[in-house]
Amino acid sequence: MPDHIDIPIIDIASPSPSTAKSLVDAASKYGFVFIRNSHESGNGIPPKDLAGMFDLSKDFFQSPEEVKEQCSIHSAKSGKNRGWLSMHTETLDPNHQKRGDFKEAFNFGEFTPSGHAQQPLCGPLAPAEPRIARFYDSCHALCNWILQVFARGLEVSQEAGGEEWFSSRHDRTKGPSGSILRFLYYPSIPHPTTPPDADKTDIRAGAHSDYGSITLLFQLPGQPGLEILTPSGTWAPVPVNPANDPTPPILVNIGDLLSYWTNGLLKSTVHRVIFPAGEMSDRYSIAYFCHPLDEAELVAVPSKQVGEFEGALEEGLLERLGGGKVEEGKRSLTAKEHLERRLRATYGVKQQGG
Ligand SMILES: O=C(O)CCC(=O)C(=O)O
Ligand SMILES: [Fe+2]
Repeated sequence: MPDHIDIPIIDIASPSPSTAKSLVDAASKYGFVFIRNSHESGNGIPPKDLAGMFDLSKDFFQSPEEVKEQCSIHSAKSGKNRGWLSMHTETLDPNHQKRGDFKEAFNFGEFTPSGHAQQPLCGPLAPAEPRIARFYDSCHALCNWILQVFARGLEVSQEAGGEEWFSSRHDRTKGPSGSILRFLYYPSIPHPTTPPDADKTDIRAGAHSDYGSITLLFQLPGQPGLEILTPSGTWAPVPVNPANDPTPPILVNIGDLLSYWTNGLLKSTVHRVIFPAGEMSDRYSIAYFCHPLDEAELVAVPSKQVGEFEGALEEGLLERLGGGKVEEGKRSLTAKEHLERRLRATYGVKQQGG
């Protein structure tokens, strides 16, 4: 029997101090939280834009392999961690998987300020470049808004930067970052290319935690499959639209970097994507992995709650989160160094999504 977990749904359109606190509480308890998509308030994603991205993603993944190959992640032109990943290319849980994840993905790195991709866009992606760039911008803006509410909830002092503490370190006008927009496609079992016993032998995305600060995940109704690891060590399904809202909420999860940055107070929870029993649908999802500026120094967030969080003393926690102890007299890790360490420590490979 799968476990059950109620991930809170929070409206942060105009957050009171208690809303900001409940965001921090959800992130400390589950590492996952739903945010209402308050696009009318300017802090959300217009449903029409999102639907357009899902249509584009379907068009792209249904394109012939020769077309997708033109912007492969393996091509030198794509650059590190960018481009199309064919079926089984990524293995998110190499210790427990016989072969790579049962999915395809496309990673978009940062766009230039004038809205150009810094990697080849092939097939239907090429003419959609301005739309993708706009969507990327709105995801990053939402990420910064969520991070402002986190800073409020953590009561970062005004002298230290107050609610701008995180967002000023994610300000894309100040430099590059490892942020990635990702389209994901998981074929269903009855799909012509899916072996009939794939649900027994394969996993759509192996167990992992994300690497950055926060991840925004967009899912489609009728296409479940995401599960999170509960504190008791069981797997709990994550619903797609828990309150049947006309516009589904956006799932937000904490990555290793933000967990490290808050001394483990905010949890980076392990999750995976399975073939849900009896479910015959393909799954498309879109993730935005938000990272701070490459040069942002990961000094502990100036918050009383972070400073007093005792869980930080847990053996090996900070190492697992990719940081390790910062030695006295040495400067802190930068976001770029954290990402590189995290990639090396866990997978020993150079490419992944989160
Ligand atoms: O598709 C999903 O629901 C999750 C994808 C994911 O966890 C990832 O790519 O890091
Ligand atoms: Fe993930």
